[in-house]
This record gives sequence, structure tokens and C-alpha cells, in this order.
Amino acid sequence: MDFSSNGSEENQLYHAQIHLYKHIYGFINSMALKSAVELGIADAIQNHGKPMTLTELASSLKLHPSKVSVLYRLLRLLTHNGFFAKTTLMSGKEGEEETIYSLTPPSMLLISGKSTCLSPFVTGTVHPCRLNIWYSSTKWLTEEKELSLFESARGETFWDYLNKDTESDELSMFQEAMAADSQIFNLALKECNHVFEGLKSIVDVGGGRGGFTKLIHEAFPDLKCTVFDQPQVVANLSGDENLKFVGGDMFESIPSADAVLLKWILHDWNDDLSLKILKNCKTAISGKGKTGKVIIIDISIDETSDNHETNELKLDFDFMMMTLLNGKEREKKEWEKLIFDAGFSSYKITPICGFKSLIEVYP
Ligand SMILES: C[S@@+](CC[C@H](N)C(=O)[O-])C[C@H]1O[C@@H](n2cnc3c(N)ncnc32)[C@H](O)[C@@H]1O
Repeated sequence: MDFSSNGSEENQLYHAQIHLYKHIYGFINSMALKSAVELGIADAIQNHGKPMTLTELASSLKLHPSKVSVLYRLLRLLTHNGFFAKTTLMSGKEGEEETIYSLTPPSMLLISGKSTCLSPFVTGTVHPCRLNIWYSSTKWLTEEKELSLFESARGETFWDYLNKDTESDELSMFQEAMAADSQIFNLALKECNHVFEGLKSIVDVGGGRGGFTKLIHEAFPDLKCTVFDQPQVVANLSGDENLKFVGGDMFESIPSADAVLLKWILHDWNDDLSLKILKNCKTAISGKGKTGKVIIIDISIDETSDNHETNELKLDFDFMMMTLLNGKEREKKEWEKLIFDAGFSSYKITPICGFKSLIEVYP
């Protein structure tokens, strides 16, 4: 952000005010997106099979006629933010203009029923249980305890909250969101076949309900895959000969395999706990000697080379991990320290899926 630009003092002040206001009102973008998901705007356009006018959309969404102007303004904001595209046509009737709205690549990620639907990510992230904690941030920032904001505000960890009731909407929503995120990796899997070459077995630690492991299992049917997660997460899940679900605690021990996969795991935990997990991973692959490996999929922050949008997203993720779980997104030098402290001898970082990294770690 460059505020040192030429121009009068007044202009700099106006520019600064715009910048400040834009951040104050940033939550409106999230909430507008939430409203679009709740209304099912992307589904309506998709089901219609072609772009829709405002009137067609309002009727399909069963909005009260008094809310058509609200829908117009919601679409105007969301179109500005890249979620829909609008085209103005001459309708033929006395030369009147007609605007039609169509989907864009980001709103295609909000179509229900598609394996890449990220709507649960939207609803989960702006759920009141995650937003209300921010009203306790002063208490959190001034107290001595090393708790996440979530735990400080609610008196329970995010995991305890999710697991309180295995049938709760939150646990399902969370696992659904993770599964959709994993589907996006399907595209990346093709690029990283070499990562799985020569392996006979792999254990996906914290693998949830197996969304990602199932993709690996499809791509490499001879590879023995184990999804390892908390007992309540994998309860009642069954696989086949080469896909097993095992319940346990990664802080205690991890089933043995040629490779261990940690996708979206280490960013949930602070360095001490991440070290514990990595050491257990090292023990789990010890049977494979020097050719075993740990495959980490997580964010690697690089403020010097990332573009502004990607970097902002990574820093947002870091803040979310810190406040929700006391976890963190790591810079390259932090990854290196963690990996070497856990007793590994080398590693290789490859960017993957736009903003994530694949980190191969060797004993
Ligand atoms: C952020 S999710 C990642 C899920 C999955 N790897 C993915 O990318 O879709 C973290 C996972 O770690 C699991 N987990 C948390 N504590 C655990 C523990 N002590 N032992 C095993 N798994 C745990 C959670 O149940 C959850 O499924």
C-alpha cells in the first residue's frame, strides 16, 4: 500500500479515509456472500440453464416483491466483487434495456451438489460461533493464558465445540467444507503423481472423513491407504481392501506406513504440538528407512514473492488459525526450523493449488 504518493495533503487524506472505510466495511463483503449462499443465487442461475434477469431471479428465489430492489443492490455489490457478471441487452420492447446476470468462476464454486462446492466454507466461516468470539478480543489480548481467542471467549476449544455432539451441524459442516476443499486438490493430484511413486502405503493423518484419501485411492488403487482421525470422526466409516479408517490420537501414535500425509493439519497447532505430531510421523515411517517421507500440504507465507491478493489471503488464514485454534501459518524459515527440530534431514517445498504448498520431508 503506497500512501507516500505525490499529490496534495488533502488528496492523501481522502485516500487514507477511503482505505480505512474500505476495511471497516470489509465485513459487508463476507455477509453479502453469505446472503447469496443462503438465497441460493448461484443454484438458481445454474438450474435456469442460462443468465437470468432480476425479475426471473427474484421469482425463482421466491422473494417478496418488496425485496426486488434489495436483490438488485445485493447483485450490484456481488457483481462488483466478481461473483456474478452482468450483460445489458436491448429487450426489443420499445427499445428497453434488460440486464441479465450470469455465473463467474468464483460463483461456480457455490453450486450445491457439485463436488467442488465451497458453500459450507462460507457458512461455516461466518457462523455466529466464530464471529462472536471477536467481541472478547480485548480480554484475550490482555490475559496471561496461552489460549486461542475461541477458547478464551467460550471456555472450550474449537475441537471440543465441534465434537460435543457428533451429530451436530457444525461437525458435519466443517467436514463437508474440508471435503470440498479436498476436491479442488483433485486437479493438483495429476501434477504431483511423482510424489506418490514408489510408495506401498500411506496414512492420511487428520484425514477427516477421507475426502482427500479417496481421491488418492482412485488415482493409485494399489496403494494401501489409511485415513487416521479422531474416533468420533471416523466412526461408522468403511472403506475396502486398500482404504481403511482408523480412529486414534496423533499426539499418542500414528499407524506405520511408507508415507504420512498431513493436509491442513500443522497450521492447526502451535510449534510445540506440531513438533510432537512430526516426531510421531517420523516414527510411523521409520520402517521404510531413508525412503519414507512425510507429505505436508499447508500454506507457506512469502511476503516478498507472493502477489498482494495471495499474500493477504495467507495472512487472513494465519489470523483465523491463531484465533480459532492457537495455530499458525508459517513462513519458509519457520517450516525449516520445525522440520529440522523434529529430526528430519531434508525437505522440498513446491507451490500447489494457487496459494498452498506441498512440502516433502525426508528422514
Ligand atoms: C483442518 S482438518 C483437516 C482435514 C483433512 N486433512 C482435510 O484436509 O480435509 C483437521 C483434522 O484433524 C483432526 N484431528 C484433530 N485432532 C486430532 C487428533 N488428536 N488425532 C487425530 N486427528 C485429529 C480433526 O478431526 C480434523 O479432521
